[in-house]
Amino acid sequence: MRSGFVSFVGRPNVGKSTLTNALVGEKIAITSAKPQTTRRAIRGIVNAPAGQLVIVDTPGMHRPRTLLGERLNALVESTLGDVDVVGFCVPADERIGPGDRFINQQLDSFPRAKKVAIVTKIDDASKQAVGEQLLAISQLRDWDAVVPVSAVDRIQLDVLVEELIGLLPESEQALYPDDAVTDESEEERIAELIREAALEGVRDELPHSIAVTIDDMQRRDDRDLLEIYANLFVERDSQKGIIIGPGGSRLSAVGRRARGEIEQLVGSQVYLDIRVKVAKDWQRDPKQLGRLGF
Ligand SMILES: Nc1nc2c(ncn2[C@@H]2O[C@H](COP(=O)(O)OP(=O)(O)OP(=O)(O)O)[C@@H](O)[C@H]2O)c(=O)[nH]1
Repeated sequence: MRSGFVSFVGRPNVGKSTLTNALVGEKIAITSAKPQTTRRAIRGIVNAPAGQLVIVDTPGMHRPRTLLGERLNALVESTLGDVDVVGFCVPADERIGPGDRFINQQLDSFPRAKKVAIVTKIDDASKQAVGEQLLAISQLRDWDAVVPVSAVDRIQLDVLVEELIGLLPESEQALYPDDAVTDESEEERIAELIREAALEGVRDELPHSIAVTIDDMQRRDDRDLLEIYANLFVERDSQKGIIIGPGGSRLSAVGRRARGEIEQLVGSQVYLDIRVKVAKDWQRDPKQLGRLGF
C-alpha cells in the first residue's frame, strides 16, 4: 500500500477546508465564507483500498498584517516542508491572479513534494470556464496531475484521492488506525465548532479577532449530558458588545448553533456555557498568542 501526507494550499477561501472535510467524510475542519478561517494544521485521514492519505489542512497563504498572520504563514511553510504531495487549489470561478502566482512560486521551495493542481468549486462555473481554468493552471508549471473537483457536489473526489495516493511513497503499514478521521482532540474540535458558529454573520475585522478556548468539560454521571465551559475572546470592548448582541440575543444564537454541531460530534446532549472576554489586541501580542495556542 501507499501512505503519506498531502497538504492543500491556496489563497484564503478557495475551498481547502471544505475539500478536506468532503474527502475525510466528516467535518474535521470548520469552514466559513470569511477568508482566513483556518488557523491550525488540522490532520484529516482518508482510507482507500490503495492506501491511506493524511491531509494536513493549513491556513490560506497571504501577506501577513499581524503577528498571528506571520505565525500562520510560518506554520504553512513548516508543514509544506514535510508533506509528500502539495495540492495547489484555485477556484474555477475566479481568474488566476497575483496571489495565486505568488503561492505557485513559493512551491519551488519545497522540491521534495510532488505537486498537483486542483481546480475547486467546478459546480459554480460553466464547463467552458472550467476548461479555461484547467488550461491556465497547466501553464503555471509541469504538474504531476491536474484535477477539477467540487467538494460541495462531490464531483471527482474519488479521482482526486486516487491521484494523490498514487503519488505517495509505498509503505508497509498505515500511519493511523483505519477508523481514525483526525488527530485533533475532542476539545479542540469543540472549540473550533464554537468559533465557526460565532463567525456567522460577523463582519469586517471581527472574524479575525475571535478566538475560543475550552475552560472545562465534564460528563455528568446522572444524565447523558456533556457540560462545556468555553471562553470566547475578542480584542476590544466594542466587539464584546457586538458578539453578545441586544439582550444577549446574538450570543444565545451562537450557543444554539454550536450546541447542535457539538451534539452531533459527541453523540450526547450538551450544556454549553460561553463567556465572552476581551484579550486586548491578542493578534499582535506574543504573550497572548501563546496562551491562545499559536
Ligand atoms: N460552490 C462551491 N462552494 C464551495 C466549494 N468548496 C468550498 N466552497 C465555499 O467556499 C467558501 C470557503 O471555503 P473554505 O473551505 O472555508 O475555504 P478555505 O480555502 O479553507 O479558506 P481559509 O480557511 O480561509 O483558508 C465557503 O463559503 C464554502 O462553502 C465547492 O466545491 N463549491
